Amino acid sequence: MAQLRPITRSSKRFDALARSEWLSELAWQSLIAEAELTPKPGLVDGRGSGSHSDLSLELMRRSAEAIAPYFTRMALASADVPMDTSLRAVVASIGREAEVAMLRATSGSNAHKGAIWVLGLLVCAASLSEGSSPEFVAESAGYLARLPDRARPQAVSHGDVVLERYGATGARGEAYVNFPHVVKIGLPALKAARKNGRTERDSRLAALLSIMLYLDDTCVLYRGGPETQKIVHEGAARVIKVGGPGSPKGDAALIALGQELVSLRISPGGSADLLAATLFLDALERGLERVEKDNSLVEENDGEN
Ligand SMILES: CC(C)(COP(=O)(O)OP(=O)(O)OC[C@H]1O[C@@H](n2cnc3c(N)ncnc32)[C@H](O)[C@@H]1O)[C@@H](O)C(=O)NCCC(=O)NCCS
Ligand SMILES: Nc1ncnc2c1ncn2[C@@H]1O[C@H](COP(=O)(O)OP(=O)(O)OP(=O)(O)O)[C@@H](O)[C@H]1O
Repeated sequence: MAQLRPITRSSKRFDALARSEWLSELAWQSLIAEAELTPKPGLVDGRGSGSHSDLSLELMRRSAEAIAPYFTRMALASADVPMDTSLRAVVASIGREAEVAMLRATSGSNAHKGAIWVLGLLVCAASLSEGSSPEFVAESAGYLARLPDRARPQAVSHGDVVLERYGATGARGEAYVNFPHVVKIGLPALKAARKNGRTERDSRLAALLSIMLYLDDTCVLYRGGPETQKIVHEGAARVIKVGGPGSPKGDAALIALGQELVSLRISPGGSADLLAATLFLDALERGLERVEKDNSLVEENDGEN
């Protein structure tokens, strides 16, 4: 009978476990960093619920905590196996379990459905390879996403409705073409803002606005259609044009955009997910032990006290 090998520090299995836990930790911290980032237009942040009546920062935190163990499982399932339809089925099944855990933690609110999909795929891709270049990881994640999902439920999702009505391909489409809004838009904007001496918080807000400027977001389209999507694109363009977050005019335009989106009940949830993915790939590329804090909440509390 084959002997079971214990998991020791020197074994390959230990490496996979340690790496999986690290990847899961980074994914979880990216979700927390995204949720806490303030001020985000229309989204849940340190100030409150934005355009959402069923979400809060506390619920976002609970949701992130509930789904983190599923990222570890996805990473472990992906270590040292071929990227094929069997892996796709295993990962899809863990992803659906994570959605159930999210709904349980939030009493039924969709806090992170898109994020589970995007970060789940990226975590698997990062686990499969030692390489940490964002392009490489995003390409591998795209390959995994394009493999057929045989257990896909028949239920019609918001994404299906928006595809039918407006032809927007949503979260699936973004993954199928290797996450261009993360790799070609979010990450370069994040890095450029840092290079220009912006604070970490303002650099992350700059990345979010750059994504909002270009993304066709099924959260926005489902609630308000193309006219509403135009308001988001033009609003993001305005903030960037007058100097971006961290400049006096950019900050004023950002607050005004937030007020407009909240009054219309618009929330760019897809852009928020892709910002979390941007933070994840950034931390991975830099080999960070953890995603840095950006002081959003400290500053918000200072303002209130
Ligand atoms: C693909 C998913 C998101 C399908 O959901 P749905 O049809 O509702 O997609 P939809 O486009 O509406 O997006 C869902 C969420 O994604 C985010 N989102 C919206 N637009 C975009 C966009 N353009 N790009 C990226 N994310 C977006 C939003 O947060 C939105 O709420 C997913 O739930 C799914 O199929 N999961 C199966 C499990 C699986 O295969 N997992 C594998 C890896 S975890
Ligand atoms: N900070 C955030 N605030 C709000 N939504 C976020 C945030 N971060 C990520 N999201 C994403 O936004 C999505 C939630 O959006 P939304 O509430 O529009 O979806 P829904 O509940 O399915 O639709 P609706 O509320 O229109 O019925 C989640 O899938 C989540 O991943």
